[in-house]
Amino acid sequence: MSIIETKGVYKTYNTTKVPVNAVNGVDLKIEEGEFTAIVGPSGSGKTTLLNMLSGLDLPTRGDIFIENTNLKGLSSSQLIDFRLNNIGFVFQAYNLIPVLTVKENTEFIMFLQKVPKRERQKRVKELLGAVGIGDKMDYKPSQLSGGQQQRVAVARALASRPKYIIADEPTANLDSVSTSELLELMAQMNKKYNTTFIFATHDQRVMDKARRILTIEDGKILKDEQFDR
Ligand SMILES: Nc1ncnc2c1ncn2[C@@H]1O[C@H](COP(=O)(O)OP(=O)(O)OP(=O)(O)O)[C@@H](O)[C@H]1O
Repeated sequence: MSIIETKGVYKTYNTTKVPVNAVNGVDLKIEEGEFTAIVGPSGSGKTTLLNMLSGLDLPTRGDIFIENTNLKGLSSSQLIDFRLNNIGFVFQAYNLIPVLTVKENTEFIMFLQKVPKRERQKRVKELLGAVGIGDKMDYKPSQLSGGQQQRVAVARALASRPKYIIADEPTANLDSVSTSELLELMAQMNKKYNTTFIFATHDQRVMDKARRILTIEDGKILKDEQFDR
């Protein structure tokens, strides 16, 4: 069974002037373990599609299934719980909590998931070690570089054991060394934990690592390419 399946998904924003058809009939299947980039020009609908795949926004028309769950069938509080337990997020702006340490940031989602303390500590240690931040667990985010903060964000996302991780332009604020390190890390984590990653990106280096590239234009998928790497 696919991890994500969209059926005839449309999203129209009803602005005060003309309605904007941001996503225009997307039928898509994402399988477990994919490392997939969604690419396309600015305004083509990448973020809108990702927001729907992650249940942050609902389609105007059509259905999104995460395994057996139709997101449309969930109440808003069920949707919050569903996201918490199934989906990891990595944002362009890292979004770590400034007053918490690296360790506490990594623990945070697991805390909301009510993962027992001992298990939280075990995962924090393992993942911060795996992303190369094991010696900076007590630092605050502001004491880390952008690339290091984004690695913490990846550890935080993985710690919650999500079915998939949604990353919207995760390398947009990183220099080229940090970008390649982060990509290498995400590719390793994808292989090690078989966690599915879905990126929206303009970054050629992300595309070069992706094993599937979906090209979107005017809210439609124009190309769906697979790569052996
Ligand atoms: N909340 C909103 N209200 C109205 N229109 C919106 C809203 N969000 C997005 N749009 C419009 O929907 C279209 C798709 O936007 P979206 O942000 O999904 O594109 P994108 O491919 O992610 O762009 P970028 O690469 O610049 O981030 C654009 O025309 C945008 O102006």
